[in-house]
Amino acid sequence: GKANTHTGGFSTRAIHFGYNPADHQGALVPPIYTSATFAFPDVGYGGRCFTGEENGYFYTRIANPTLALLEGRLASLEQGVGAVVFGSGMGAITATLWSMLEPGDEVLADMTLYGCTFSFLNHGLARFGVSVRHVDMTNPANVAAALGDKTRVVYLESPANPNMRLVNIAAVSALAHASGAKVVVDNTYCTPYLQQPLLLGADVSVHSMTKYLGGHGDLTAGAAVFADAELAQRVRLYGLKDMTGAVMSAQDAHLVMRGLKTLALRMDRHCQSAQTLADFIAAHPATAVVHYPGLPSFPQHALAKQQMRQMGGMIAFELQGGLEAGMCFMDALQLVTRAVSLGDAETLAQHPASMTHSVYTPEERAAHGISEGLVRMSVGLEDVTDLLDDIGQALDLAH
Ligand SMILES: CSC/C=C(/NCc1c(COP(=O)(O)O)cnc(C)c1O)C(=O)O
Repeated sequence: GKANTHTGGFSTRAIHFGYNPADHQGALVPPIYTSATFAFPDVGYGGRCFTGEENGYFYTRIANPTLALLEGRLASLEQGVGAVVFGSGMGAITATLWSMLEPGDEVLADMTLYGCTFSFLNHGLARFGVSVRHVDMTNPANVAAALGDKTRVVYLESPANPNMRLVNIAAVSALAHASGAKVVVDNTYCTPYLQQPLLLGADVSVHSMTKYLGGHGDLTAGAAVFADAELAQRVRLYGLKDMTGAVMSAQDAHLVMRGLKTLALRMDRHCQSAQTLADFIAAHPATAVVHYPGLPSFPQHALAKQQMRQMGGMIAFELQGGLEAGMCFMDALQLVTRAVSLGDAETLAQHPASMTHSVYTPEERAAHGISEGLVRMSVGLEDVTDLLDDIGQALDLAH
């Protein structure tokens, strides 16, 4: 029989977990089940699927065989007990938080978050009686001081989009649990290859799979991976089924599973090139500061080495000439693509203040550590010498 592909290494499980060709006419690549609905052998069985007495498939918005295989692989890679996939990262985040919060609850959020997540918390949930407090979680003492009896969820990204700040996930999780709160970590920037939040104490690890997990910029999708099976089921049957309907397509699940097969290879290359580019940009006279966990100058470099297996593919930096120089730099790029999103094969550069984080007011950006001149770069898989040439000529022009 097939080797037990539930106990192999990261890439073995990313490629093989939960699937045996012998069960599918020998098909090496798992079939894509596009069916929205599933036939019942008899009415009684159908009714028992709806009550959960039978775990057969009955409607793709609740569960689907292709989605279930991807969910099993993600749970294995993140070392969780279960996962739910969605049509976008915001679908994963909103379905999870809608399922965990009631009016009167409080969310304790880190100081810097992706723009739409910030907006969902402050302009979305807040309209439904959930209070949101932001604290600078780079110092766990701030979290201890802010936790209260209404704090239901502690929410963070590490590294944070876009300024790369880290949070000590183990320390914050211990404080949150001592106070009766649950911890949700957005692990999009790292992927489970670099960081496994559930092993550090978090209760949920959420992802935009649009990014590194799909890895080719050709889909939008999301995932939530859980340490607790009951919470996973609640997010599926309430957050996904009733509150958001943010269901993922089987075709996109197939593409994400194809991406997972090379995730380790791609992250190794993203990280290697990002370190080379961060070193180069930091040494250039046009540069004021580079935020990259792999630089010894990075304030949380020690925590990065402790918490992340490698330093990631994302860089943020500011030029001596501020916003004007940043715009000049980005407009001078010829190989690097001016575009939002991240984790693609193509290297991408964008301006958070006017793009991904434009939903923050200028005052909010200042308060939340997002400077107007910040440039964010997602380092891709091109030959690094070509990237150095392009970035070098653009920095020279911006100087
Ligand atoms: C319109 S800006 C483009 C999207 C960007 N980010 C997305 C994102 C999401 C949300 O994931 P989707 O719903 O799959 O986009 C969740 N969590 C994190 C850390 C993210 O970076 C971006 O370019 O920073």
